[in-house]
Amino acid sequence: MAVYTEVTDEELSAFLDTYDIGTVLSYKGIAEGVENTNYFLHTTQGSYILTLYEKRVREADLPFFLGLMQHLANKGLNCPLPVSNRKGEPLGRVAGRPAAIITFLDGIAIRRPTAQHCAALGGALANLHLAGQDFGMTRPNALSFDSWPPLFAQAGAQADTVSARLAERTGRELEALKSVWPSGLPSGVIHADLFTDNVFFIGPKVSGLIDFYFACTDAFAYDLAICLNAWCFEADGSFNLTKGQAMIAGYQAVRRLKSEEVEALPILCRGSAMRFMLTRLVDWLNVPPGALVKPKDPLEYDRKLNFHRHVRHAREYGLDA
Ligand SMILES: Nc1ncnc2c1ncn2[C@@H]1O[C@H](COP(=O)(O)OP(=O)(O)OP(=O)(O)O)[C@@H](O)[C@H]1O
Ligand SMILES: N[C@@H](CCO)C(=O)O
Repeated sequence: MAVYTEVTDEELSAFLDTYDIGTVLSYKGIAEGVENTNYFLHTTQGSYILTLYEKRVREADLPFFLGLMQHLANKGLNCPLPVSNRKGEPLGRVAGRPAAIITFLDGIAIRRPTAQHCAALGGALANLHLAGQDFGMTRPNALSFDSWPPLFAQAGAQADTVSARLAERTGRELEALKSVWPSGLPSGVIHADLFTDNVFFIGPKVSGLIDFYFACTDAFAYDLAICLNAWCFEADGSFNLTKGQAMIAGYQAVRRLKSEEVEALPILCRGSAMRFMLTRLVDWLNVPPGALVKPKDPLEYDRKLNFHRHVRHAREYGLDA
């Protein structure tokens, strides 16, 4: 359970006094998530999420994330809307941490997506890319290629305590990616963490996208690669071509991939698998004492990386030739 920071009743009610959203009826820590502290908040005026931003979120980036959610919601995308306090500001502080209140979205996060869910997700991702095009702010991807060697160094020799020869495998892979990592691909706002827990469905339709705290300016196709990794592998580690096909077709029905994006897809999938393997590895080795959080398995992404290493063409992910 991701509650790194406990909020007392007194702290919460003092914080809510700065908002015009009624009085609290109930609040509780939310079990899901690994990055930030989240509370579900039910007041006399409705349901909200109170988020306290933790270690990986830089305070200076919060205006980008909150401004982006505002922009996308105004464009009709179903994402949370940050609530402004009485001073008209979306950001405050509680229990010593930067904090915001955002609107609650209905829907269910699907743990085992079908091809139909993957198709809907592909469409929603492309809609997000298009809706972000006229957002005025930019933010470099802090977890792109340049951040991987330092993350790897943070894990260091301890990597091998997680799996035999993981350090050697990862070092070799980083070296290989260095010479082939693409640049100059069509870019704009990407979500960068659109895993199944960050997408809500009502029936077969996407009802909401949440958790924009890795959003940044980067290649659109990298975002698609992240989703292929997160949605299209089965529990036994195999890639489900039908799901990949559905996701890519869903995406292309809204935004067509350019030939250079198609060509780069296998490398982008490898790179995004590396990114999640490394952040998971560092988290696995550094669980903060007392935190209510279950770290995610880095080896799941080590295995995905191994799959991508052998892919030569986007057809192998389901792109129709
Ligand atoms: N706007 C929202 N509406 C409804 N539920 C929400 C909303 N925002 C967050 N949640 C709930 O809180 C949980 C954790 O939120 P979120 O994914 O933002 O946390 P996180 O710690 O940043 O997670 P992650 O590990 O995915 O980065 C979600 O899985 C969801 O159940
Ligand atoms: N979605 C990430 C965790 C949050 O960044 C993962 O599964 O590793």
